Amino acid sequence: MKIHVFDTSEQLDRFAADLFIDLIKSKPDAVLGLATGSTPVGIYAKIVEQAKQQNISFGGVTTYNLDEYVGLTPDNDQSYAYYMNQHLFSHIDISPERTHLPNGMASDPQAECARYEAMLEERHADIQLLGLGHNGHIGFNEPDSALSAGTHVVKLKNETREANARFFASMDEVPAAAFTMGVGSILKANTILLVVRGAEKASIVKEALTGPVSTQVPASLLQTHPRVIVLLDREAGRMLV
Ligand SMILES: O=P(O)(O)OC[C@H]1O[C@](O)(CO)[C@@H](O)[C@@H]1O
Repeated sequence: MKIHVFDTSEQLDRFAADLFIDLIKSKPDAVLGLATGSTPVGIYAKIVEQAKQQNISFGGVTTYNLDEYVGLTPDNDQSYAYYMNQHLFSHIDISPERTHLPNGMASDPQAECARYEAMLEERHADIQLLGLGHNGHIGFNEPDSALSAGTHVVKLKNETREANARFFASMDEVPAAAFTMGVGSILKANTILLVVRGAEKASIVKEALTGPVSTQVPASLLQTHPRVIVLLDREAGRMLV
């Protein structure tokens, strides 16, 4: 595991964006595992900027997102499909058929999980971007006594709904459930890029990266992966020394 701590968000975003841009330069048909939430916003902005400046084509790139809320349509501005279009897909030359998210409106959730998992089985990500929840979740894999390996529907913990309520008009509007890749699917990526910002995540960063591997801290399972790169701002990394 390589851990980088940055003085500024700009430096972190640039470093992360360069990893993606360099990958696509060397492998134009790269498979990207993508994440949502507030953490990657600046990274996507830098990727867009660099792609424009360096004339990088995403024409051969395929993407799979980690998760999607159950019950939100892609045109709902809180859906992760909307987020991805807003922050990345509409700014690059990727073809919509190559971008994948679970369908939050699927009428048969189990069939949707199986469909998504079958796609992930076919092509593993070259790089999987991850944020970190305050309770140690990755994707929407919430702390539990056991974790699911594959794509599944998860009932969101109150603490996660509260953390994400800032994006919704009220707490009542925060969906109660989400589709998420399982930890097993996440760990199949060739390289994992975990990005964390902010003092309020310093203690969960320490627990996840240096504590015991436990399903109660889903991100701690990243310790078992051979190629994890961790990018932290000073605040998130302050308890690591
Ligand atoms: O970047 P944020 O907004 O703190 O969210 C962190 C994590 O929470 C989620 O958005 C889900 O709650 C994850 O997808 C993300 O990794």
